[in-house]
Amino acid sequence: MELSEVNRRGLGLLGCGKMGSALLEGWLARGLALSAVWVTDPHPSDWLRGLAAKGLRLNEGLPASPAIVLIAVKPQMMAEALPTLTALGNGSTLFLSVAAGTSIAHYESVLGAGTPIVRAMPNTPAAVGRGITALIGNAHASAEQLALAETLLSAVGQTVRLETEAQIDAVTGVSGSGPAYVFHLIEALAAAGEAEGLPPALAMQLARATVTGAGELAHRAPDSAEQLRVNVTSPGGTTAAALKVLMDPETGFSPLLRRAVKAAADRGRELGQ
Ligand SMILES: NC(=O)C1=CN([C@@H]2O[C@H](COP(=O)(O)OP(=O)(O)OC[C@H]3O[C@@H](n4cnc5c(N)ncnc54)[C@H](O)[C@@H]3O)[C@@H](O)[C@H]2O)C=CC1
Ligand SMILES: O=C(O)[C@@H]1CCC=N1
Repeated sequence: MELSEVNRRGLGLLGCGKMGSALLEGWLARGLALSAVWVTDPHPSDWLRGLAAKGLRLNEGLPASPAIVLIAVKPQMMAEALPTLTALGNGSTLFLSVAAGTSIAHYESVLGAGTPIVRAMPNTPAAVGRGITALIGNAHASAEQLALAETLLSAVGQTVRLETEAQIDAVTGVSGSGPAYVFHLIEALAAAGEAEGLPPALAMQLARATVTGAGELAHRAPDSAEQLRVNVTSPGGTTAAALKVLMDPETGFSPLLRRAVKAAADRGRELGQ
């Protein structure tokens, strides 16, 4: 199933906030026709209203048998939003969910046991084509439908297929929520620079450029993260002094991130209850 079939049968979008918009933007750039997109969202952004003026259907329901429906509402809205899609269950429409927590079994119980479903976990760097999305399908998602989901998601970055649905909570803790940890790293690094006497704007400029520059280097260089770290670290120098603090086995980055990722994964499991 190719994009042409999506353009012919239509694509539904339930919830078009930060994640839904990032994905839709990537798909439109890859050739998804505006006239093939049907969005349901009670609080559409100005961007979405602008697209509606150019042919996207906004809050007009869904076509009779769309090729795919993206579910991108918050897990807390799911109970209210999902039943509106039941008429399309047990058919040839593929449901692609990016919601944290909501399980395939839950979708099957609401939409019908024979419904093709792909559960995915993207992240917001998708907005600049640099996301990574992990995905897994249920027994009713055909190889073609999985390939379609993968094609769509690869429009906004890398994709990886999971072996079990249980892995998705750990994925959420690492890459789904992960961008927030990196943005917080920028905030914390800037605050530390201020504490060492730098003006706030300069500290923020240095922190932001350092994190994005290091990220780009990690993206482009063939070296491992460990080697890239070693390349910065002169023996007995300044970096070694900082890393002694950050690599402390009790109080350093590793135990802290271990706890943070576990908290995110646990919350994902909790949302799925
Ligand atoms: N923001 C992120 O970094 C990521 C979010 N996700 C998942 O994506 C989903 C959406 O998250 P965001 O885009 O961040 O949230 P958001 O709050 O930006 O977007 C949710 C959208 O759903 C709409 N909505 C609320 N009730 C609705 C209803 N009954 N029917 C249709 N639309 C309704 C809201 O108006 C809003 O535009 C969540 O399930 C989240 O777990 C997954 C990966 C990353
Ligand atoms: O915070 C959340 O629940 C969502 C899922 C991953 C990123 N944002």
